[in-house]
Amino acid sequence: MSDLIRLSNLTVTYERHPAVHHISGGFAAGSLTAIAGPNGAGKSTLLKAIVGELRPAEGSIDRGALARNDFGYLPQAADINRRFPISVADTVMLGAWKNAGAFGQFSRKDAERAREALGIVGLSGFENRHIGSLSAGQFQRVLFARLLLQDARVILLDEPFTAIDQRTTRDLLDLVLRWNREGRTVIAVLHDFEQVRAHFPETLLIARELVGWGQTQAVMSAANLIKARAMAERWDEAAEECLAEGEQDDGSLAKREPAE
Ligand SMILES: Nc1ncnc2c1ncn2[C@@H]1O[C@H](COP(=O)(O)OP(=O)(O)OP(=O)(O)O)[C@@H](O)[C@H]1O
Repeated sequence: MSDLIRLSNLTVTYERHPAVHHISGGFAAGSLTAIAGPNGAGKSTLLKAIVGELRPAEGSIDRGALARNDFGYLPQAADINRRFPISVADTVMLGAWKNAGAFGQFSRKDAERAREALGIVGLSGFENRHIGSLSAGQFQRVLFARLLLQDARVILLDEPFTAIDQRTTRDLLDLVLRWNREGRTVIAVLHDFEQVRAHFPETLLIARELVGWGQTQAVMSAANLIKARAMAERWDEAAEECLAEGEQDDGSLAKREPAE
């Protein structure tokens, strides 16, 4: 399998403070990868950079021939405003925006596909409900229905199973595995290591810097997990700035010894 997306020395910063530092490697076409790491390790930042929401401060992301609408991105639930007055059906239809006409109108076929997608995620009959009236699990099902409609080649999920019930988790995990069987490249930020080991063949383990990237069994070793935790604990939030190439460096992060 060749790489569909390649990261080269990728650094992403917030006001020059690096959140993700010097990451290199590739996501193979059709791969199923978990992004794991301690809290604040830069997992969401990495996902946002891959989808193009954040620009690299240093290094690059090669997306080959992929276009923006080849990516289906599900942000963390906390980042999504559910008070917006919109129905379940309209929320799902937003997944078909690339098919919408010049004035944003959707075809009858898209409406039919939205109904089908809601059926697949177990929410037939919920079309006219306001999204604010749904449980967390039901809302996550709606967002997965929207991804179904989007029909993207690359699917990026940020903590898709956080704060939802077991039944919903099982159903939505089945969908993720199905997407991957269909040949889609799936990248998911996950905190449940058992789930990662059971279902995700590849893992990218990060603690601001790369700890490991490759087969899950090897990457999620006890030694790597201890190393990731130690690296995250050592990270000095306030002191470091990521200097652009050519700027004077007074002993930057890139020169730190990796934690053992
Ligand atoms: N918009 C922002 N502005 C400034 N700093 C940010 C912003 N978003 C994230 N950060 C910081 O970047 C670092 C990495 O955050 P990120 O959310 O990517 O980590 P994470 O691994 O996804 O964390 P978690 O597991 O807690 O969701 C953290 O120190 C965080 O505080």
